[in-house]
Amino acid sequence: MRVLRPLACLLPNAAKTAALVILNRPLEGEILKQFFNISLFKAVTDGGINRLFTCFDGQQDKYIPDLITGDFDSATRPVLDFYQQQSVSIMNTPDQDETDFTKCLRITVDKTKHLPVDQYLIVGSMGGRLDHHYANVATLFKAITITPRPVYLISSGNLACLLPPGKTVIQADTGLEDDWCGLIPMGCRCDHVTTTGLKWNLSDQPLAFGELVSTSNTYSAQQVTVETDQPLLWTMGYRFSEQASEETG
Ligand SMILES: Cc1ncc(C[n+]2csc(CCOP(=O)(O)OP(=O)(O)O)c2C)c(N)n1
Ligand SMILES: O=c1ccn([C@@H]2O[C@H](COP(=O)(O)O)[C@@H](O)[C@H]2O)c(=O)[nH]1
Repeated sequence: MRVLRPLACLLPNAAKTAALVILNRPLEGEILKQFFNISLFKAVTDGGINRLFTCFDGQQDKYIPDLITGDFDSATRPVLDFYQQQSVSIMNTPDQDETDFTKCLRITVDKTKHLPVDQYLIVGSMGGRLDHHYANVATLFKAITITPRPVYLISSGNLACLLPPGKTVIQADTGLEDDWCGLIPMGCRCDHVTTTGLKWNLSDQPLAFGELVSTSNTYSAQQVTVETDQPLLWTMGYRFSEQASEETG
């Protein structure tokens, strides 16, 4: 049985046991500061480095990642030069059969294999291009074969992670949970799903597109359990005070 407390990473006293991957979407400054503080390793994919540079305008030297990867069709030369001067590793990943995110996640997992990392936080992962949104969710399916640690897509008030087959306990007790949550049968149908702790629970029921998809669900307890026969996407909303300072564009 797996136990997750997905929003613990947003608490002020969060342990420094995460690894961070920054993608090419507008970034939220306060959350990013929090994630820099609690991450033992920070990676950026391609145009994500332009976003990081802009997000911390005037104080870029305080937020230096460990690694920048990508096929480099988005990062600008002056921005790359700035981070190169700060001794950041820059790794070219030219393969055009996987996204920059998937390639970066593989490298990040490898670089953190001897570190006490217990979760991967992916920011800049939602909204924007729809093909990328689905590609990012598809990367979660690869991620369960790359690492046993949870990989959280977390952006703009949304968190998503893939629950592997079996039973998962989700602790929703941080006080940062928004009212809504959902179980989305992406990739394939789930024939047997059983939950507790939700307003609309399932009892050995199927979830599938064209049949039932559990959206606009909410909590009936601070602990949710989900048992599934196939990988199942968990989504939940969070409230974090800095949303007002969200960068636009
Ligand atoms: C069947 C198939 N469809 C599409 C592609 C193209 N493709 C898939 S991943 C990828 C790399 C995407 O790079 P990334 O930097 O993540 O995205 P970008 O913003 O450059 O589109 C490409 C070109 C492919 N290789 N195979
Ligand atoms: O709309 C978007 C754009 C990008 N991403 C993610 O960022 C990386 C890097 O993107 P580049 O455009 O190559 O800089 C990409 O692999 C996507 O995972 C996104 O999620 N949404």
